[in-house]
Amino acid sequence: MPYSRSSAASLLHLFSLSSSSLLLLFSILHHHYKNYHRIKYILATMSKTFKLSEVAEHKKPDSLWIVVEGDVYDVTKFADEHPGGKKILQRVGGKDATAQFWKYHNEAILKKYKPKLLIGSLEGKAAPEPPKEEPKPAESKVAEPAKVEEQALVPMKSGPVAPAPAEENLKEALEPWGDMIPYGDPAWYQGYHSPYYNESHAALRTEVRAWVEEKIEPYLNEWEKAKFVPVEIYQQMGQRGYLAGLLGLHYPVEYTPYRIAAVPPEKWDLFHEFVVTDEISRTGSGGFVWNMIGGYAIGLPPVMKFAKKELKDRIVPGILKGEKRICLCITEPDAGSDVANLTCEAKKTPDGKHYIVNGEKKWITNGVWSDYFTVAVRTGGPGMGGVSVLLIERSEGVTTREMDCQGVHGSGTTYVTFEDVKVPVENLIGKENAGFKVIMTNFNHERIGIIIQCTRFSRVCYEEAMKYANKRRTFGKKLIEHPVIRMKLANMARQVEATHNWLENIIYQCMKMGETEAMFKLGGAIAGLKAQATVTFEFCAREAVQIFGGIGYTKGGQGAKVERLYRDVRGYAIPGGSEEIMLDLSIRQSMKVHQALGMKL
Ligand code: HEM
Repeated sequence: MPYSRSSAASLLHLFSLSSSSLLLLFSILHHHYKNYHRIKYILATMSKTFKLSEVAEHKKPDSLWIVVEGDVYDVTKFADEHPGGKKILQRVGGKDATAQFWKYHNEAILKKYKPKLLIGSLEGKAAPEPPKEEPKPAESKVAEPAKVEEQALVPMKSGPVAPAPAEENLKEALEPWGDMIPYGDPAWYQGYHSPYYNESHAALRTEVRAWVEEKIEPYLNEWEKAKFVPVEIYQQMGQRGYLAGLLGLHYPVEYTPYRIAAVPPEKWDLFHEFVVTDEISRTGSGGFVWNMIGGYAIGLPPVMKFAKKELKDRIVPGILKGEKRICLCITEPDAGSDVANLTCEAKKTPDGKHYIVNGEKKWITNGVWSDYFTVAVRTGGPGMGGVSVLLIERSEGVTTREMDCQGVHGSGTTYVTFEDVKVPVENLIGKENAGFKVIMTNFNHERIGIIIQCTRFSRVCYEEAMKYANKRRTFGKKLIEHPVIRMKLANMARQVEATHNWLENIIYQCMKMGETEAMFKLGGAIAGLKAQATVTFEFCAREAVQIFGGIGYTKGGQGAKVERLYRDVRGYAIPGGSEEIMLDLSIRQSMKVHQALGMKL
């Protein structure tokens, strides 16, 4: 274990602590003995305080300390690797550099480097909270997947997913929470009344945000560059119970021992699902979000709803744990939104026991590391009546190749080929030649996921731009003091809020209607909302980059999120139904629905 001068100093300082503090400290140390930086951090924050005059003695390159927000950092070694240069650090050596720090960095930098560089705090600074323990995944004893009943996954209307909003929630707004930047979070975070949310949603929001801010945000720029996300993060999605909650169904206790710490399964509803997707999207990375749920949240629901019990019992527990991965394969090199014309074929063997699958699928999110592929295939004649859905397991004849895309880096966009792949007939999802219904049922859930992500991404662009506009000065004024900048922010905020409010309405309708009713009645509105969300996203990404200027054009640093999101825009406006198809469908489908409702033109 590395042992530095500063940790030795911290240890010596222990002798001035009371015995109860020591006991507490040692119990923490015992618990975390493997985590050197965490221990160093705890020692520093609990034990060491300095006078500003002491800090002032460390202003030379061989011993360089600075103060940020009342905390003291030893940057002696770090100065050589500081991306902004060592001289700039030396100029503020021995001083309070809080103002300079915030000028060039954001919160994530401090979070990332704090455990490595912090050596204590200034005298008089309120004792900082020790880093939060990660909430432990709540494991229950009820994991008996084999006992599951075929009917266990009920449509939303009759299942426990649609509790009516509790009376008391309508009376009192929830406590304001978050950074309180106007429109920087959904209105219900900021003290607005809402009929949709209660304390369980608030607790979930707090839980997910703490995880994202500690374990994900500080590392995103590195992951983005390497186009990867560590597999442990995906596994945590399983262990923390989030994967199981993202299926548009009731929480499937029968298939997973994991529970979400903040919300008991029987209380789970679609607004909880909204909160999880929304909070992980606050990372401002389509690549990250799709790495987590881009294959899973669209590949698994058809299996849950339409596959045979034996197949589900065999594959679902591993997927919900985050150990196995699944993706959805619909799009082909020649058939995108035009699903009815897909050509990947599945021919039954003469003994009727297998299908032999041949064909190609393109732009398949997560395909490159998937174990299972939910695949639309042609089993019958032309058109939508000849389409079936098969669960294909990675086996001989399945090849995956990662594609190089403009954005959503790290999401594993894949070209998949199936060459004489033998698939047991038991892996048919739904009925033969009735796959179109399976695919269509899935679309609403998929699109709502995209809309949630886009809306938060738009909000992130706005929030980042708002923060930057309040610190960057040009022509003797802060950016926010220039009317042209306020105009940009106002135009972003109004579109984000309009989209978010429509989205909440649609999610509420999904909760109240059964799946079939929702598919028929809401398909048009969801298509229109998807277009609304992606157009808003494109607008906000553009305006945010303009506000950031050069910093939004270069990767990393303060503009990292908006620069990245700008490249992710097309990854949202094209797949899951392009803007053009969505807008057209929104009117055609609504006309059909309203004809049935007795529309008088
Ligand atoms: C705890 C102390 C500090 C740490 C851990 C730190 C870390 C970093 C990191 C990681 C970057 C890369 C850009 C990014 O990803 O945001 C950076 C850039 C930079 N830092 Fe620091 N820094 C510290 C203190 C300071 C201070 C006190 C100043 C100014 C006096 C400063 C000035 C800069 C500048 C000018 C850049 C380049 C910004 C750009 O590319 O636009 N840093 N710093």
